[in-house]
Amino acid sequence: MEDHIHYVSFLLKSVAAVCTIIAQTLPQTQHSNHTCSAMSLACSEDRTDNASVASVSIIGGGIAGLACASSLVEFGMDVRLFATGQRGVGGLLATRHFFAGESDAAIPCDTACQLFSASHPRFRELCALWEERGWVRRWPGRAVFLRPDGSCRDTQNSREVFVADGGMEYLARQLAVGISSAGASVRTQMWATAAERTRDGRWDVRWDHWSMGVSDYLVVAHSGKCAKRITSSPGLERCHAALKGVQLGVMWCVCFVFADRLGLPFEIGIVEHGRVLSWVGNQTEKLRAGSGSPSTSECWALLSSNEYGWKNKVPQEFVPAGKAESVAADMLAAFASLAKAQGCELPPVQRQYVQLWGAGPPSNTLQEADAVFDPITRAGVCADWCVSPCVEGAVLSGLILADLIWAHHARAPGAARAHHPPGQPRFEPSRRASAIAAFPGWLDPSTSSSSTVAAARRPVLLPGKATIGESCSSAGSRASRWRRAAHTTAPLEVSPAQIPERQQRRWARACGVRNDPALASDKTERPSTGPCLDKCLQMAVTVDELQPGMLLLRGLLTESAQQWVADAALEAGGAGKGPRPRSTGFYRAARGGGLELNAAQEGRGSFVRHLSACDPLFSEICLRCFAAAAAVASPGTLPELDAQACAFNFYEEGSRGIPWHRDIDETNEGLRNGTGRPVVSISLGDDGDFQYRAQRFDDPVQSLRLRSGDVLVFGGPSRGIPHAMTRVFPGTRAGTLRMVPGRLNLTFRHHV
Ligand SMILES: O=C(O)CCC(=O)C(=O)O
Ligand SMILES: [Fe+2]
Repeated sequence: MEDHIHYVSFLLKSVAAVCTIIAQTLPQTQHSNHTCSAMSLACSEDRTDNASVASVSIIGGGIAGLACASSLVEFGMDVRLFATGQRGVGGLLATRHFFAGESDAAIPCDTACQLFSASHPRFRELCALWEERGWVRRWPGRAVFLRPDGSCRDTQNSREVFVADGGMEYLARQLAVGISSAGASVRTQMWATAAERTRDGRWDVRWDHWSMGVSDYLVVAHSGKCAKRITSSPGLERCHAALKGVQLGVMWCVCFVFADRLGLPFEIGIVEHGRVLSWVGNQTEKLRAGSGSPSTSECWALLSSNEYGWKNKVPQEFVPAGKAESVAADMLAAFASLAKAQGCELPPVQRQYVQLWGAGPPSNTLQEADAVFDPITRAGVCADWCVSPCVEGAVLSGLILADLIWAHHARAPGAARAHHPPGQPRFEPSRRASAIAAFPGWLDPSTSSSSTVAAARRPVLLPGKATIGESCSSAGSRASRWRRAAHTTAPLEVSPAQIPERQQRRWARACGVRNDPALASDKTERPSTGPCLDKCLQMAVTVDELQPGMLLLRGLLTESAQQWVADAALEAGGAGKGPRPRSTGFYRAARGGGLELNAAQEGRGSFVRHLSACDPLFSEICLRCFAAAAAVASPGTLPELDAQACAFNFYEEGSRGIPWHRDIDETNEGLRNGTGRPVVSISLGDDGDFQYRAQRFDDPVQSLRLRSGDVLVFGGPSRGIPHAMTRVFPGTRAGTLRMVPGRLNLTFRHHV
């Protein structure tokens, strides 16, 4: 047995081996005390008494990672999931929203996975649960194979087929919410760059120079280039070898909103032997059931064939000018001829959107295992390509890896023995023509029903499975234990006090405050005018890198600094101490006499002032805030600061905020090429809801509650984020801040 322990393992696809592990895992509690917590992805016994809580880091927030995380949470493990995608969780469960035509309702469109089927009992049980919760619904639509000669033939689908209401991404988001509300930490837009083994054999997940936390187990639920890089560290050889063998497809998706209904007699068309297209899907029909809104336009998603994807491969981060247009034209032409064969002329296009999936659906499948797990180094991989290129395959792989980790952690006697000598991982081309498939057995007409997920695989079923919906006596207490554990780890900490002076001066020069004596002697206290500069910022804060170039530093300003900034800003804007406002800054003369806020209809006053006309402490505080953000920003994402002016906004109680806009001004060029100089925004007083979109006005809305002392920095690729202040919450500031009712915001930027 000792010999075997030295072997890195693949779990053989053998029911016997797997069941041995699981059966031996829980000898004492097997038939008693069933539990089933909120997620219920895998109901389990209450096993936490058997073993201490172990931690698992999961890199990848696609459906495989989410399934694995959910199951591990069920097992009582302390889970941290790092989603690497630009747009948060979901991976190929991706949905975009568009505005087109007259309608002001957003049109959802699935840009990769269109729907999924369920055949394996374990997955079907899960789908039933998701359905009960309203996360997915059965899809009654018609899917056909489209032949090159223009004929079409119905798919023989005897399986359950699902879509997520509002788009596939919804399912992923609901899973993520469920996982985090069960106490796990789910962090989005975390670009893990490496995983290193610590001296005590644990896993330190790194994002360049930061540690994002150390854990007992590591799961790579992510494919593509970065996954290969992450697994090139010692201890991950097995994972790396498997990842090297997988062939990921390249897929373009083009979404078209047509001005009128097409009247095609199907909702999903699977294009047989398509040179350009592989799938076409009517999003309006597919996603609208339940909403009932009559609409004349129709949105279709067209997915390219893998062959076309490879021929037209370009870097996903940088699609050359004109490429998206030429791909859209090719795909539209291919669709037009398919439609024509059905007797349909395409109506005019109102809107189009192009997306490239550089690490798209896999075209081969690992033969030896449903998941990769190395019990020696406690690391594993789960992915659709381990089982079957579809949602079901991804979920099963995630669940199986969770089973293996749990079995290992619980020291199942058979766990170490169940592994086999290493060899080169074997892959075979997926028998299903396209991974987006989600319809195992549908795509390749020659595939017999015996090659469905259910028949081909022997996934692990936990013994003594509880009935879904059964109450869980101890889930509450376990959840709070994990929550505490998750909160004690603050992976992105920055200590502003330690930022080198040299760097601070460089920024100071960029802002033109070089000659300010206060900065030259920045250790000196300024008792008459302001706080000690060294005490302006908290010693250490947690930073959220919301997306590249956009960082939120919660509560960065100390109370004394908040008080000074609030007093000085209100004073500068004419709302300072005194019997009544002065007609500068926030106020203007009202028509009927007296003064009013200068954006009175919004309950807001605003003005911009050059920094040379402001108290120098403003620039110094701004510089330090920026320095704190720059110290932790991903390399190359945050250009240097060159703020020369400050925009002051004062929102009175009941203010309607500030409408959607971009801070365009001087940086048009930077906005276009993603190198815009950063904006530093400081919030004071009452809480406010800051809404933003990742890049464009049709990206989904994200929301942040900004509180007094918070600092938001956005530059580089995030310089052009559309944003708005949608609501101010009266009376929510900390009692220690003495300020007129309302909210203040200071936005430092180049100049306006
Ligand atoms: O008040 C805020 O947080 C945002 C202000 C803003 O967007 C602006 O002044 O451009
Ligand atoms: Fe703004």
